[in-house]
Amino acid sequence: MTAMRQVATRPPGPPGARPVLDVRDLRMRYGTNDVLNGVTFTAAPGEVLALLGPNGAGKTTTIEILEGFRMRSAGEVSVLGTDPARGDETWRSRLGIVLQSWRDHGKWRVRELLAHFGSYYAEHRRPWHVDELVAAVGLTPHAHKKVGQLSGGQRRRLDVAIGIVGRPELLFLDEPTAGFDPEARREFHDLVHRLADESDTTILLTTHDLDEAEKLADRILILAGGTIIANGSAEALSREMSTGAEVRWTRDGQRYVHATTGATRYVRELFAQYGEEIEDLEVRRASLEDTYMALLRKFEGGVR
Ligand SMILES: Nc1ncnc2c1ncn2[C@@H]1O[C@H](COP(=O)(O)OP(=O)(O)OP(=O)(O)O)[C@@H](O)[C@H]1O
Repeated sequence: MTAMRQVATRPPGPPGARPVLDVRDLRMRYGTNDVLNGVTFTAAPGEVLALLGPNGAGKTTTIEILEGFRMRSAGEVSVLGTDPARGDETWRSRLGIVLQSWRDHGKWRVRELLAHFGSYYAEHRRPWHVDELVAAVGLTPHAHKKVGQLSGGQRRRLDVAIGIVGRPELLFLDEPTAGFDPEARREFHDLVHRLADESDTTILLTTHDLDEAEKLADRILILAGGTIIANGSAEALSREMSTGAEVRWTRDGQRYVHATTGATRYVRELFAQYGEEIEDLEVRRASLEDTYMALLRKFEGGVR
């Protein structure tokens, strides 16, 4: 049997709550290249969304439009109730953004840099206490090091700290754990859960790590061919694609594998037929990676 895992299922905010993100028919064209051809989705307060898709699908473009860094070609976009093309400083102070661009501050010390960024928010928000923030991202032993002396993974933790220093209501994370070791990755996942559960932060992240998306996201969005081709929890998408499960067992010293969408019934029948001859039984549910590949194959089959 597969190990039990607590599935992230946060209710999508109180009924009637205004969505934090409301994107309708978003279009983006670079020159003659139509990258986004009508992207539509919403996010409720406290939801964690993972935006997935192949290289060049338009994930970063979408996020940059929502952050107000890039002007869209067409469509309606509301971020915390405001059109990002018209967002002011107060609106910006409610967003947290994790980019990979803080490497220019090599001479600053970690604690100093975070205290400095925190001071930007002091007027509009209640920023994190700098030592609590340093501890939350696991940088306490490095608080007095220069940014230029940090390892790649430690710098990425600093990027995350800078993104959340103003206690944002909405946090954008573009490939947040690229370069993290497994321990740093797990600590980061705990931090994301804490931000969503305790502070009701809405989070939109992009990642190519499907295991990470499955662990973190309440909802998966898959962007391909300029539109959202799938939108739902990992479980719902797996059900929709009938990616099902794999049953493995041994009988008479021989190993067997059977793919099925009705694993429970199949196992019952297996025991009814062979009883105690069955050994080493395992049921492996389809992973998000299996579902993702099936969805992309189906989409590519349809557009050819
Ligand atoms: N400033 C730009 N000018 C012209 N084309 C661009 C620009 N930025 C991105 N593109 C193109 O838009 C498409 C989408 O790029 P984008 O970076 O949004 O994709 P992505 O899904 O984030 O990709 P990846 O997974 O590789 O990071 C690509 O074909 C890219 O070449």
